[in-house]
Amino acid sequence: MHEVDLENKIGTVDQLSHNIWPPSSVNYKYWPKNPLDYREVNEEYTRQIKMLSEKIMEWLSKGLGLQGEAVKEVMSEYMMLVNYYPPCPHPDLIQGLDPHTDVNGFTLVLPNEVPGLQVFKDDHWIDLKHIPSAIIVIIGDQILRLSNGRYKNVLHKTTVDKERTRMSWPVLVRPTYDTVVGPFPELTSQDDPPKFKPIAYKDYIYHKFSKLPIVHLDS
Ligand SMILES: O=C(O)CCC(=O)C(=O)O
Ligand SMILES: [Fe+2]
Repeated sequence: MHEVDLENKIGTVDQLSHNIWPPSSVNYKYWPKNPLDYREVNEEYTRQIKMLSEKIMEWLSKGLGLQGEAVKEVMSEYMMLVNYYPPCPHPDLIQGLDPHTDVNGFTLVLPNEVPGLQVFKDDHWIDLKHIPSAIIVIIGDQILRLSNGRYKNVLHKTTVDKERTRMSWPVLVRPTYDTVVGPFPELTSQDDPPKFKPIAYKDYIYHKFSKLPIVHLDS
């Protein structure tokens, strides 16, 4: 007999990912060949999403009292992710993505009409309502670290639907692997010391996914 641990649901999702910006990071080998207009539509989406991201980064920078380019100088790469959550007769046992915070800077999620994204706030999981054409902005680990904790990364997870296929197309805005990310020096002082140790983005990823401790200076 197969025993299922009801506390820990099993996650199920098919994922495809490829870089979309800058052009030097793009390798069309990883892009789907079907549908035929995938590349053209994706390139137009990239142009639009880049404009939106740059606006958001300007607002994030100014919200910290910094010049408008500050965040953009750190987050220069864009990756497209396609999440495919097949229908599942047992959404009580199976979920989509396990609870996580995004490792990158921030993520712009475009979901299809099937709801399923949940965020953790005030000790509760909250269902996000589907709003047609709305893009969901999720703050990830690197914006938390850059802002010295002023912008919070968001714990989130996804559920699956009994009958309908859920899909989402998040774009991950992120530093290059070699970029060292730590709090902006302008945001720290003797009264407000750095909460995070600067670390290359690739090393941060390695530590996070191998579950090694990441040094938080306040712990
Ligand atoms: O499917 C979603 O709505 C969110 C996906 C997500 O959190 C992720 O890909 O990191
Ligand atoms: Fe996520």
